[in-house]
Amino acid sequence: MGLWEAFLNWLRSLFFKQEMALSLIGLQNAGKTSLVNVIATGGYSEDMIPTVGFNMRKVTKGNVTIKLWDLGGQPRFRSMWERYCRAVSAIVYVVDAADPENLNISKSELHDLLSKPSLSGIPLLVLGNKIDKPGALSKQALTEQMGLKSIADREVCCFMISCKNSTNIDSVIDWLVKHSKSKS
Ligand SMILES: Nc1nc2c(ncn2[C@@H]2O[C@H](COP(=O)(O)OP(=O)(O)OP(=O)(O)O)[C@@H](O)[C@H]2O)c(=O)[nH]1
Ligand SMILES: [Mg+2]
Repeated sequence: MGLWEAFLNWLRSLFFKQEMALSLIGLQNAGKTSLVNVIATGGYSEDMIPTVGFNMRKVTKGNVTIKLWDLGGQPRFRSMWERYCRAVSAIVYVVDAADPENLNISKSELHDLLSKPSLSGIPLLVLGNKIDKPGALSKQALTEQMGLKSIADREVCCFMISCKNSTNIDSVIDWLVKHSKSKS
């Protein structure tokens, strides 16, 4: 990069800072905290502690500062999901694509959440995680089994990812950055 171009980029970054907040939702063990780690540092660990309540982490990607609310997925924490989704630019719903037994619960929790009037219109990104595992669902199967086609009141996007192998994490970050808002 030339000096002039670097200077222009720096100038741009001063004037076009973007920021966004988003909530990471999904059943326990889906890989929400793993996704935060992989977005923030690229690190991955098998050895994870279930999230108790929630954690907040700020990550900067280019000009965009992303505030991530990482919520606990165990049943006792699900009633607070809605509260943490109210003011966000996007809801990211993580599904374990290699765990067909919990897919129905995951589907009903998602549709329950989206039925809340306070969350109407907030864009939704559904991530089928753990595609490194044998038997993981295809995107088409996940879309069908999660009933994503029936969601008509908001923008919905779906990617298949692996936090373990960093598969498709770039696409996730691109999508997030595109949905950020200019700081006012
Ligand atoms: N094979 C594989 N395992 C993964 C992947 N992502 C996460 N895991 C594993 O899944 C387990 C749960 O991951 P977490 O990130 O703690 O899940 P969580 O959704 O934050 O769970 P709660 O905090 O309880 O809601 C951990 O053992 C991770 O190592 C992946 O892409 N592939
Ligand atoms: Mg967690």
